[in-house]
Amino acid sequence: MALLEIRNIEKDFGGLIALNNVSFDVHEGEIVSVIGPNGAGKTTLFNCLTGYSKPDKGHVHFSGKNATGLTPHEINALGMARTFQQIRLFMNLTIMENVLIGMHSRTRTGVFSALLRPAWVRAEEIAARAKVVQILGLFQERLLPRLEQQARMLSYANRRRLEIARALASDPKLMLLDEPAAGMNPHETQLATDLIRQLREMGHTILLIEHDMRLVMALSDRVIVLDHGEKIAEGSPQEVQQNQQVIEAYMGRVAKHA
Ligand SMILES: Nc1ncnc2c1ncn2[C@@H]1O[C@H](COP(=O)(O)OP(=O)(O)OP(=O)(O)O)[C@@H](O)[C@H]1O
Repeated sequence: MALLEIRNIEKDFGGLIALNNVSFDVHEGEIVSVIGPNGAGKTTLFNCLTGYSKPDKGHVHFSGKNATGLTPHEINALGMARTFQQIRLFMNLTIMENVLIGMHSRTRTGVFSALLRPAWVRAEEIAARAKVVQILGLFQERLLPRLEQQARMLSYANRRRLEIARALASDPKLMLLDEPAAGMNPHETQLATDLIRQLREMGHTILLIEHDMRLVMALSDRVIVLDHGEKIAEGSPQEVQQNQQVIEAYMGRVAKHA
């Protein structure tokens, strides 16, 4: 059985069909990319999978359970964690606090007690803080020396890294990364590519949305292509790259904007 099964998902925004009968699977250990021109429905799909939007029709099964229409918190507790295209960090909290918040679905400590730190949460907090340090170790010296800095002090690329660190804190079975290389230069994109490969080696399954084709081609086991809310292709990076419908979807969009 696949880790994630998406069946016939539909989402309509007042007559605009953002997703139309989309189905595919993600298997444990895979890196699957969702690509498509602007407005194709990629983020709407992520929102439907993670509880930020409810599909009008269709089903999502995750880890053997029906995950359709659950809240973001319930879905996170099942083992799915995501990052956002528009970065959503607590800018006035420190790096440590941002990652601790990502961990709260896995600890007995609530968000407020994690921040207020009464005596009874200390033992759990010491373990949690050690785990934050371990997670941030994945990013070499980019985040670890800045543990007590506010997130707003970070560079754009480091904010994206911190979002991934926060998602990792809940020990997810599946990570959904929404444009992990957006706004990054080629060197930073290469680092992001290496990091995602490392996450897979650590046992995480990854579903990502990305416009940067170097990253998609370098990492993906399978690529799903959306256009106008419909899945128009699915296959290996090479298969998708040569698919005539995919080429036309991208070229058509370029021609319209030319
Ligand atoms: N909350 C909403 N209300 C109305 N329309 C929406 C809403 N969210 C998305 N849409 C529309 O649904 C369609 C799909 O949008 P979506 O953001 O999912 O595309 P995308 O593939 O992620 O695009 P991009 O690559 O530009 O991020 C677009 O036409 C968009 O304008």
